[in-house]
Amino acid sequence: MAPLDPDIVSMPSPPAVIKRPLPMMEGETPPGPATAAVSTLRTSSSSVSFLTFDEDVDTRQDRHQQRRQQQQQQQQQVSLPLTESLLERTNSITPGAPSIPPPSHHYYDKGSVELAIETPVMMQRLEKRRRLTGSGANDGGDCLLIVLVGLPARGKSFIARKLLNYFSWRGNQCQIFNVGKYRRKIAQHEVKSSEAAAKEETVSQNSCKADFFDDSNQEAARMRKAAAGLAMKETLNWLECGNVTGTVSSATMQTALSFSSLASNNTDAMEDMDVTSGLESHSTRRQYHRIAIFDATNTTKERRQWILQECAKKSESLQYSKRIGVLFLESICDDPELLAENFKVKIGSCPDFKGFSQQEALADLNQRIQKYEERYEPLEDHSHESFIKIFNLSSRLMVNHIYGRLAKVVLPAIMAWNTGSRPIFLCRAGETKAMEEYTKQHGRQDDNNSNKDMAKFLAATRRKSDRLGERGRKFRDALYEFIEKEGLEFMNRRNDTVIHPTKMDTGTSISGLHETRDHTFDYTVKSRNSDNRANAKPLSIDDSSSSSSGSSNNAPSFPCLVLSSTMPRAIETATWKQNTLLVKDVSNLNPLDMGDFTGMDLYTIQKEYPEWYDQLQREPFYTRFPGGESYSDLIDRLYTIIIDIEQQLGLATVVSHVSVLQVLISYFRSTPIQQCMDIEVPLHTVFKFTPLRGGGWLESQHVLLPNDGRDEVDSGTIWDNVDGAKQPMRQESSVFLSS
Ligand SMILES: Nc1ncnc2c1ncn2[C@@H]1O[C@H](COP(=O)(O)OP(=O)(O)O)[C@@H](O)[C@H]1O
Ligand SMILES: O=P(O)(O)OC[C@H]1O[C@@](CO)(OP(=O)(O)O)[C@@H](O)[C@@H]1O
Repeated sequence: MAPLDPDIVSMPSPPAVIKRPLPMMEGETPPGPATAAVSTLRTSSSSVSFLTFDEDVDTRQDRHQQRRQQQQQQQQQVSLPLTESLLERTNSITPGAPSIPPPSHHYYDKGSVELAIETPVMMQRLEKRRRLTGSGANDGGDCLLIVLVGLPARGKSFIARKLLNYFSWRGNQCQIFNVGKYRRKIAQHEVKSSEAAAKEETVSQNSCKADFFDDSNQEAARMRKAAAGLAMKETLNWLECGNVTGTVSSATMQTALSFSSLASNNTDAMEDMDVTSGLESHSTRRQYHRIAIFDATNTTKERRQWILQECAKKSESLQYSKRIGVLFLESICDDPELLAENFKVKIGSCPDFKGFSQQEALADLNQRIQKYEERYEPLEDHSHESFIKIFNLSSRLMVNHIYGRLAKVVLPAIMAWNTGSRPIFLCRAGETKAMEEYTKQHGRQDDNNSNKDMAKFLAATRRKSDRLGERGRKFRDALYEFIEKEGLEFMNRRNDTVIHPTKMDTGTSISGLHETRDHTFDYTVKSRNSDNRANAKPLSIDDSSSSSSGSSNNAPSFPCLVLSSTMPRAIETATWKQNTLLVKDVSNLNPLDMGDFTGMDLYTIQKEYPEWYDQLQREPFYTRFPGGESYSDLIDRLYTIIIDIEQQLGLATVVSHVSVLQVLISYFRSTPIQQCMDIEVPLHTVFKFTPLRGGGWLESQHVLLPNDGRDEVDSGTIWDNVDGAKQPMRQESSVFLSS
């Protein structure tokens, strides 16, 4: 047995005597020859005050006493202004002052091995951090308000929609409140109630034109403020009790319009707000984080201050002093080419420009933006607020006071999203040999007994290692051909559109896209076959190693990240002899873990554990297999996969299993995650998701291997052939629009 590293089992004991030099303050003259170690010791301000010449090393007890004295001195100094405090410390370096502990020999390996201590300074800073955003431990019921900031056409609504989908998929309650919608509603209300309707240009039409956004237009300013007030009121109501008004009543509108300013006391005038259609919670056992997204320009300090005040007021009135955390999310874009494209998208999709010619719409939008620019005050970099600034499509990010779930969950997603057009493919592992044999032998009858036999067989084999059968291998080959065809089409589209390849450094790619001699992109890595797969590095377009190597076998070059589960059948499905793609095997993609029930079929579970089975029937999404997982647990291990897929600038392929794919498909379809068990995931079929400009995904399904008239054996879902269990929905059409 190797000897134990003494540093691991015990605290290092100091040598008997250490001769140490005194570290110097700036501008001091060295006292003697022994000054070599000065610079390293000087990095700690606390050590400076206690160093003495050639001091003897004290016992550990003494060291603790010195530490306490040191803490006391620090405590006294905390409240002093910075320069004063530093001066004090400098003056305290006197011979005979308490000594600091000896330096550790292992400082640069292990750092200090003293226990971390709580100083007042540290506590103050940590408290501020705790108050800003929950760190996960105590933020169970708290609400979050995400306030978008930015000039028009900076992608705010795009980001809002991505956030909505992401949070909803994670099981949060999330809702967007777009102030523009309230403005249009308020303007329509004015049309009905004023004589303006008779005029050639109605208030409604006027409210969409650039002049309406001019601060000197007082009537318009009043209406814009009313719209913001109304939207904020609804936002806070929703955060409090999950209720939104589907429609805004005439009386409410009138009250909102009677505002003359956004001053917080005016919101009291809106107490008559009708709150109808409630959003139902899907679980009685789960506490949701409620997240509201306030989508407006919010470009002035005054507006943002007002939002903070409104939230503080609401937080105070909430039961159990529930807190509304506020995160500002500013999108800054000053890239003229990018903006020109954004403007086109904006005028094509925003109802404000309906009926305008393209030229008129562009001119009007530009004018509107100018009006906003005149009063735009970007978020202050040195503020105490939580904010994330996104510059030019995430090419740069600035993050301020972002902790806890914001750092863990929100920030990675924001960094991953991009507006690229790359398709994503999801499919199950091919059919295994055992399954094939079973189907051959038993055929498939629709009686209950054979269903039970099948379920037993499936449960018993699900986790066993099994090679692909003949059909499984056919699917594997067809899958490669499919990806290759798609990859080449993708590259052709890219090469046709890209004029300045070197300028394509947007998105989340660090290395950007690489220019080659013939102005095409070459991401090819050397061909690897199944033999060296274990050593294969994951290939993603973000991987700079992928840029330099050329194709060794003239195989087509296109970027594609392939992720497969670590189940042998999945690995085999994503192992191609002509492979130019590197595949990453990740256990996050493994099937739902049935824990203690692994190897049991649901019939047996129902008989032996009826209570658990009833619970599963009642709450299929949240019921956890003992010692294993529930569907909702899958999200925790799949969100990193989503982020990995989202951040790709090239293609991505996922080979996995029914339960996991149901959860992933639910994300791309934007369907309620709690119903993901209803999604049918047939064998030998590729689900293709292509990004839409607004942030959604277009779905198409591609059956690569027809079923030869056989009924499908579904080897991955827990619902297989069980009486009374939910039956998967059958999709009639092969193309879905899931924006
Ligand atoms: N981070 C971003 N920076 C700049 N433009 C973006 C960003 N994200 C998305 N876009 C693009 O901005 C365009 C306008 O988006 P939209 O959400 O309507 O803007 P806004 O809500 O700010 O007026 C869309 O084409 C979208 O693709
Ligand atoms: O209240 P402010 O911050 O001005 O923002 C709301 C405004 O945002 C605007 C700015 O152009 O765009 P959008 O509706 O696209 O989000 C207007 O529709 C809307 O009135």
